[in-house]
Amino acid sequence: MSAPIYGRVALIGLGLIAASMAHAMRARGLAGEITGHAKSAETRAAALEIGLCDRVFDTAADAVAGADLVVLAVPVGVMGAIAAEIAPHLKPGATLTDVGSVKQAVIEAVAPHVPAGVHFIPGHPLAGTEHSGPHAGFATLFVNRWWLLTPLPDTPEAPVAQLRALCEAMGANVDLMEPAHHDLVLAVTSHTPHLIAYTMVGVADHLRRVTETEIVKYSAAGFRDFTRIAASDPTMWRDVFLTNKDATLDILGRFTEELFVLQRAIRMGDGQLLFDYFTRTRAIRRGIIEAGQDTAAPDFGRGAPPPEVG
Ligand SMILES: NC(=O)c1ccc[n+]([C@@H]2O[C@H](COP(=O)([O-])OP(=O)(O)OC[C@H]3O[C@@H](n4cnc5c(N)ncnc54)[C@H](O)[C@@H]3O)[C@@H](O)[C@H]2O)c1
Ligand SMILES: O=C(O)C(=O)C[C@]1(C(=O)O)C=C[C@@H](O)C=C1
Repeated sequence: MSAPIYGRVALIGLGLIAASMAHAMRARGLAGEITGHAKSAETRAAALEIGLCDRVFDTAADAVAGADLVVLAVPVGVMGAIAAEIAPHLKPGATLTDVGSVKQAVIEAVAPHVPAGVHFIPGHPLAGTEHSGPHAGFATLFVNRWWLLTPLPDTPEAPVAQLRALCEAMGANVDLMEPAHHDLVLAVTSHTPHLIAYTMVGVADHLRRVTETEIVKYSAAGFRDFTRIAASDPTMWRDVFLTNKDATLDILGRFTEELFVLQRAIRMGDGQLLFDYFTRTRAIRRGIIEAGQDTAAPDFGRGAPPPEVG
């Protein structure tokens, strides 16, 4: 057990990410007390039953009162409204962070409501699964995964160091990044890949009407991986695409151009182009593994039990 890094932590939204934080903080004694709020009474009851929170509240305003750290763990599209609601109730000197998958839009929506004396430090753990809700969380979700913080220019160093310490104590590796750069990088590494998976499963769904059950019966590993990603939460991903619009459209444009290159090579029988292309992409994958960056923990989302926290 470590010494608590924050006295009271308030989790707003009690789904996959907040539940995983609660498990990780409890397993390592990182918070003196955890309070919480989610919009549905069922989720609030589940959070108490599983032991995510010591106390849950019907309103976000009540949940944040007296908290040293407030974590917004709700879909990106509702962060601004919640920030407006909790702002008058935040304790002076408290840190407010979020775990949203997009950073610029969250900063635009939240920062105007943050009172002077409260430190707003946006963040994003690069860890997740296709599951959602309070039962989906597990304590090791963040182990060996990146947690990006995108502090605003005038944020003092001490609260950033304290938040970094919490993320690291939950097992994550922390980096600081400019919000715009974050959104572009994530458009390449997470957002556009999700859109492609959603699209591929949509294509198969159309075909299924022709081939009946064959697509399910003979679905190969590649397609199954797409279906896992395409099972991700619709609200979360709707908000990601609506709020990281420019970067996603930019990467999607580049993707389409590449796709046309490959499409033409197939049509023209240009095997050399295909071979060279796939050789390059294989080298990228191998480079990632050699650099020790393949921390995808792929089985967590497929029913395998997550490992115990030490
Ligand atoms: N799932 C992932 O893989 C992943 C990874 C990293 C970051 N994120 C980000 O973390 C955030 C939460 O995602 P999650 O996967 O935990 O989602 P989730 O669907 O599991 O949980 C969301 C929670 O927010 C609550 N909520 C929704 N609207 C609300 C409102 N208006 N007021 C109060 N509570 C509300 C829901 O009841 C639920 O408890 C999102 O911003 C998402 O972009 C998700
Ligand atoms: O593994 C998964 O299911 C995920 O999609 C997790 C993932 C990702 O793209 O890596 C999804 C969204 C996040 O904001 C961070 C992590």
